[in-house]
Amino acid sequence: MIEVQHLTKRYRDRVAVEDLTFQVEEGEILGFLGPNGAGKSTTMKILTGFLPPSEGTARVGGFDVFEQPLEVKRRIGYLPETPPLYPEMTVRGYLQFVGSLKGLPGRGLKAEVERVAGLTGVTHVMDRVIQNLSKGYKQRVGIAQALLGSPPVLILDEPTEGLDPTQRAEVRALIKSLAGKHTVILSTHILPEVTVTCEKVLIINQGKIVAYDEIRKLAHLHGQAENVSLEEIFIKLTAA
Ligand SMILES: Nc1ncnc2c1ncn2[C@@H]1O[C@H](COP(=O)(O)OP(=O)(O)OP(=O)(O)O)[C@@H](O)[C@H]1O
Repeated sequence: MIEVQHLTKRYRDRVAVEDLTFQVEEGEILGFLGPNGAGKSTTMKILTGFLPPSEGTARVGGFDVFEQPLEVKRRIGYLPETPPLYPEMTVRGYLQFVGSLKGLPGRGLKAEVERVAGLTGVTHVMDRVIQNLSKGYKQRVGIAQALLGSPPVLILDEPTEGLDPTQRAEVRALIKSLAGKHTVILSTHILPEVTVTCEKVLIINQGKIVAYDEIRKLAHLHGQAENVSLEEIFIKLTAA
């Protein structure tokens, strides 16, 4: 569903990501990890058509992200690092607005807004103005807009950032429930979250892939039998 080949992105003379090659199969949730500044957001911005690559290609559902950006955007729900919210709108107004931008038909739009609100637990704040919501609720609204229209691919940049432990567990369960129906790239710094949500991880460090495998195989490779500590593996691989 997502195919990345030899992807490189330079910002002037700074190489943000270098020669990334990976793929995400349909229905898979890929954990996308790396220390601050490793190049995760850059990669996600390229996959969602917000940034052009310097070299290499990326395809989503068979469409090139650079050459056929509209086809790609139609298939992707994206939660950027900072959710794209309009603070002066109500939650309902905002979700209806985003739904209409996504081209959801008027008849189904209301029901679709209610559906994603239910999934993300924002039904009871639908008439509140976004700027008055807590950080966690703003984050939920950000996730809700990504789910509108049930796109086959979801790209989530730190979706549980700012949530309290209960909300985090709820969002984690929600993401897990999307497996099979959606192909997901999940970037997060909360490693136990990845262990329970994803089968496979991609770890990048200084723009380069340092691990790309199933978690249990990585654990085996690093001499862990039970109680996988992704944290230990992450620290080891990103120490350089
Ligand atoms: N617009 C830009 N212009 C110049 N350099 C940039 C730009 N955006 C990102 N970078 C640099 O590219 C590198 C990768 O940044 P990126 O934001 O992709 O990392 P990240 O893995 O998402 O980090 P974090 O976990 O902190 O969000 C960093 O060195 C960053 O400073």
